[in-house]
Amino acid sequence: MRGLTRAAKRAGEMAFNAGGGAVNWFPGHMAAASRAIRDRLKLADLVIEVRDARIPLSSANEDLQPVLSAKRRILALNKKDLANPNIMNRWLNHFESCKQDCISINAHSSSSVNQLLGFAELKLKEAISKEPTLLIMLVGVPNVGKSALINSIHRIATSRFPAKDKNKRATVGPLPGVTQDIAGYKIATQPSIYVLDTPGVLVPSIPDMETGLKLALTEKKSGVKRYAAVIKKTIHYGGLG
Ligand SMILES: Nc1nc2c(ncn2[C@@H]2O[C@H](COP(=O)(O)OP(=O)(O)OP(=O)(O)O)[C@@H](O)[C@H]2O)c(=O)[nH]1
Repeated sequence: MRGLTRAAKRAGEMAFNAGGGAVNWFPGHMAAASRAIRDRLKLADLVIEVRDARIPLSSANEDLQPVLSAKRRILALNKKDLANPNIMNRWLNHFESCKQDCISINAHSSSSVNQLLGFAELKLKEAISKEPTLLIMLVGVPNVGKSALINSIHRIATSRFPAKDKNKRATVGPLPGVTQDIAGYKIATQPSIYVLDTPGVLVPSIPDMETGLKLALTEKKSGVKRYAAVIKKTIHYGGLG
């Protein structure tokens, strides 16, 4: 069994723990994607980590938390319209008590997204006064509403600024004069603030059956299918303990 687990790991396939417990589900392309996100995160002055307001812990990526929490970060608890308001307020209080900036949003509502952008601008402007250009990056595990949010941000940016401002060539990187093409949506001036147009898709952490089920149950259609393999392996190999 150990040989099989090793082989699966080598092949970058789904691996399992013969004695039950945590399932390692990390195909090779996800590891590459994770590296690419880490590189892009270095460019961001602020990260908006989108999570599902109904499952704010299960919809996090545990591996990247050290990197994310070291950055200027706002947790956006999305789909607040689907969450129990009492429980969600307890989560907001919890994150506030951990000194983590947090806001509940509905990615389909422009007033809600405007509120999030206002909060992000405030956080950036009070922290960084001299940079001419600041970048915001969205990240989150699948299905938390990153695309819905970026579409709303696109609409808001287009209503605030002309389309020609969309593509920004910003100075980034550790060395002065190192420039890179950054495509983003402009949301503010003086300093110019852009939201990178491609959100980072994080790999969900599924340390146990309960987390897998929560992720599957909060996904509209394909959730059970997407997480079924992991759940099946967990049951088959004794993950329920
Ligand atoms: N009710 C409600 N539904 C939302 C909200 N935000 C997103 N959704 C829905 O949630 C589903 C997933 O949203 P996406 O924007 O595709 O999520 P994503 O994070 O981009 O997902 P991936 O592309 O898999 O990474 C879609 O059906 C959206 O319409 C929200 O605030 N409220």
